[in-house]
Amino acid sequence: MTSRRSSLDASAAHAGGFFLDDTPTEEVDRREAVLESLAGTVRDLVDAAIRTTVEDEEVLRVRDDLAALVARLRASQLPGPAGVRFNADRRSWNWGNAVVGAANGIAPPLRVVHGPDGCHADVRLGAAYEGPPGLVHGGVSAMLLDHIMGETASGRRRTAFTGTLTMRYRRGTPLGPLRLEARVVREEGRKIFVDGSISDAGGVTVEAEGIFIQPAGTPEFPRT
Ligand SMILES: CCCCCCCC/C=C\CCCCCCCC(=O)SCCNC(=O)CCNC(=O)[C@H](O)C(C)(C)COP(=O)(O)OP(=O)(O)OC[C@H]1O[C@@H](n2cnc3c(N)ncnc32)[C@H](O)[C@@H]1OP(=O)(O)O
Repeated sequence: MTSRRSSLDASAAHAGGFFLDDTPTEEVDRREAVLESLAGTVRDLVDAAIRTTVEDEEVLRVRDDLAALVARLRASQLPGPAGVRFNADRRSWNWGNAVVGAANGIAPPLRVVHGPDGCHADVRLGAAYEGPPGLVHGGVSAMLLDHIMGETASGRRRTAFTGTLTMRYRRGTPLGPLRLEARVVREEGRKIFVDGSISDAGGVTVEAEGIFIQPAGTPEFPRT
């Protein structure tokens, strides 16, 4: 375990904020599945903590048990955040990402599907994402749209940072099952114009327009 992680660090070559990493895809997949299963339980914990009605003494006992588990994970840690890595197969992994991070119990997580006409994702948001009662927090909606629109602009072949993101909240977005969609509308030089939306069973709840910028001098892979 320790040797695997230190090999990750030793092999990483910094490339414009992204790390080229020679970890084989098979090994990345295996580690990702392990971290993903931990994050799923962490997510369950967050929901349980919000909604628990057990007595105070039991809450405090659970807190102490959790502190012991945190110490076990802290026994060996990266020096900072997880970053974004990719290998020669163009397998990329960003396990700490706030929206899609496989190891991030705070991330819903969004599973973005890339298609010929853009990207979509189906997600179920629970109590941890509440703003107004029973509704998704507006900042969470913006965060999820920012990500899927950025990933659409990136197309898994170039870096694209959010320049401007405009949201129109048409009506409250209920917690529960939702669909996100995004597509590139046009490109002008390094600017990529992207539209996005969130829908529930009754139709669109949030619309967004974004301008994503490919930073000057960053590499671009051919389309696949
Ligand atoms: C190594 C390859 C790897 C490939 C593998 C990929 C794996 C993919 C993995 C994972 C997918 C990632 C998915 C991410 C999704 C989430 C996205 C986010 O949340 S990003 C964080 C929030 N955003 C920031 O923190 C940006 C902060 N701002 C900046 O860094 C700069 O301001 C930046 C890059 C946005 C622009 O800087 P400049 O120096 O390039 O800009 P100038 O050269 O002055 O302008 C170029 C053109 O863009 C316009 N422009 C510049 N800034 C703009 C803005 N803010 N809004 C609109 N237009 C802007 C300008 O007017 C100009 O247009 P004219 O050519 O004149 O027509």
